Amino acid sequence: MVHKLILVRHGESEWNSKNLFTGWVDVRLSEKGRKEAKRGGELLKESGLKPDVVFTSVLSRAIQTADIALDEADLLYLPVVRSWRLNERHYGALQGKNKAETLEKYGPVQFKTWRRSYNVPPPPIERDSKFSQFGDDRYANVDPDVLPATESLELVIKRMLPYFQDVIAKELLENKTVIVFAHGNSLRGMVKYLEKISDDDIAGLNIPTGIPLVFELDDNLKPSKKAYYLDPEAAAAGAAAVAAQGQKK
Ligand SMILES: O=C(O)[C@@H](CO)OP(=O)(O)O
Repeated sequence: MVHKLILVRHGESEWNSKNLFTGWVDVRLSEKGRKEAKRGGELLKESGLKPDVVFTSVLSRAIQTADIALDEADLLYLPVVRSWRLNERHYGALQGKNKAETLEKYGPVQFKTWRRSYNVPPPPIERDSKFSQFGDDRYANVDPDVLPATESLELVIKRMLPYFQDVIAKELLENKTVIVFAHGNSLRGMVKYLEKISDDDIAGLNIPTGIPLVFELDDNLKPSKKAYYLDPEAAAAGAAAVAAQGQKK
């Protein structure tokens, strides 16, 4: 039996376009991001894939992307489940900071360490920072002890993976095709797990915005073939643009 899992990173957000570290700050899609989400929906429709259930994070940019893409694909009727465990990586004190200025101020080694090392989190955000999510109602039902003030990719995987294994995997094993709308780093964590990418090599993986990535998994939820993007050329260009983000003004 082949179990299908489709991963979609949200379209460009207003802060992606301003080149700011975003993390848990709840910014909306840019105009370009809305177009990317629509294109993602078109690709989904053309592919003939038929998702049965939708997962999103609790951040608006992923929810908006799901709504626009599913509308385009005539799939608005699907059941949707949302979890903070699919959120973007919490970027700690870097949230709200410009990526190019951060690169200039701290140099390429520190910048890359914060952005793409496996286990080095940025400094934690202050509770009273205007970019902190402390007190945000959407997390009211989450144990405050598990809510992060910063995260490395390793910590993202620690909070995302139990959800994948307990909730998403269950749907896949019931032979449902699952589509997940989430974020650059929460999806990097999922791909790392599924493809068994090493802690070092994951630094080189960047996920483009809005282009569905399809996994075909066996009964042990191991990939039975290489995962593929529904528009490989656009995906390669998009991933290169994410990798270069520090350089852009
Ligand atoms: O700012 C962020 O939250 C993420 C995703 O946009 O950025 P990066 O690719 O630098 O990890």
